[in-house]
Amino acid sequence: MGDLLGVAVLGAGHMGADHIRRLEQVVSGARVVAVADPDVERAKDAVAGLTGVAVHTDPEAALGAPGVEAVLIASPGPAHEEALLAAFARHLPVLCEKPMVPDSTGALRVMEAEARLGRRLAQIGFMRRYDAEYQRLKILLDGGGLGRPLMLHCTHRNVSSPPGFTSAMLVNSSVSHEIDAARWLLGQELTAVTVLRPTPSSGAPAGLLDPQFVLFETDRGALVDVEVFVNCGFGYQVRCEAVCEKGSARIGDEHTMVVTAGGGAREEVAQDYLVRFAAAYDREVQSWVDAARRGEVGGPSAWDGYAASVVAEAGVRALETGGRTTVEPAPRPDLYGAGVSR
Ligand SMILES: NC(=O)C1=CN([C@@H]2O[C@H](COP(=O)(O)OP(=O)(O)OC[C@H]3O[C@@H](n4cnc5c(N)ncnc54)[C@H](O)[C@@H]3O)[C@@H](O)[C@H]2O)C=CC1
Ligand SMILES: O=C1[C@@H](O)[C@H](O)[C@@H](O)[C@H](O)[C@H]1O
Repeated sequence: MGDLLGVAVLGAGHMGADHIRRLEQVVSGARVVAVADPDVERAKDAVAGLTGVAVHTDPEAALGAPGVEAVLIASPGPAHEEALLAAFARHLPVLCEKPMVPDSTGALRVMEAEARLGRRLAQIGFMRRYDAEYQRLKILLDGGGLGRPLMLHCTHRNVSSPPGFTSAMLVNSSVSHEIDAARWLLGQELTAVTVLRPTPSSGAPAGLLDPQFVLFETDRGALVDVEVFVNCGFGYQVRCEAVCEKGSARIGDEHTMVVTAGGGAREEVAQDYLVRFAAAYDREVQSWVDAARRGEVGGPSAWDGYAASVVAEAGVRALETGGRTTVEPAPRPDLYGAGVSR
């Protein structure tokens, strides 16, 4: 390895371009050496001003470019399985954006492929684990001072959904973050899910079931509810309140700036995840780079990615049927140890 970890970035859209900027300008110890996107103009735009970056339309060609030592996958979810398996075949450490693989059968194939290698190569992009507020909440809950957690009340609002966003994606793309965060915060597995659908907002695209109210049950009797509303129109809000036997704690009440004028006060609300979770993405990518340079992989594992997919898939069935759906995960390979990864 040279002084800097050589990274190939697959997918140069919103997240890919932001991660390229981060790898080049924020994070230490890495440089972008290859990019792949079927939309070659998008790839070129994302690396404008950088030198020595190979631009490809074919992900496999980018993985084989000179100097590639690690892979950051930021293509759409359905493309992740092929990319992960290709990275594993080359024994490259990977940071893969969520969802690891949207369908649980594909996610299982990925997890089993890594387990067959006998060592971890993949970190999954559940960046909330790197958010300062989520970390404080986790420390509080783990410390036990508030007693046993009974419920998590979560809010997940986006200003608007991107083109092509489906009703299932509210669960398997947006709520995949709450699925991972709840497993991680509580150290419990989600075992059943029910999805209620109020009359859709008139602000949602025709046919999109938005908002939804998702209720998870855990293996130790806690409940997790999520209001997911991806066309709320007014801001990006991610909140979580833990209600425990001896108290409660809430995160996500951002106070970015309070403007007082004209006889009233107005609090600014972040408009998207790139703002709200900027520091979390920075920490996530820095810790992935640091680990890769040491020859290690940490953070959310392929098991966590699979667990999120299998829970989300049960959630999509619950959305479609209107009934309570149980989660039936495959056995966990020894590689991933016991319990939810910390
Ligand atoms: N962690 C987080 O908070 C967020 C994660 N994401 C995730 O990041 C990923 C990308 O999302 P966005 O950047 O918003 O999508 P996007 O649509 O803006 O960009 C995706 C890019 O991937 C390219 N692409 C399509 N197939 C490809 C392939 N096989 N190989 C390489 N590139 C390919 C597309 O041409 C496009 O330029 C998704 O998995 C999404 O769920 C997205 C937003 C926030
Ligand atoms: O991952 C993300 C998007 O893919 C998803 O569409 C949004 O709802 C989330 O807030 C964002 O963090």
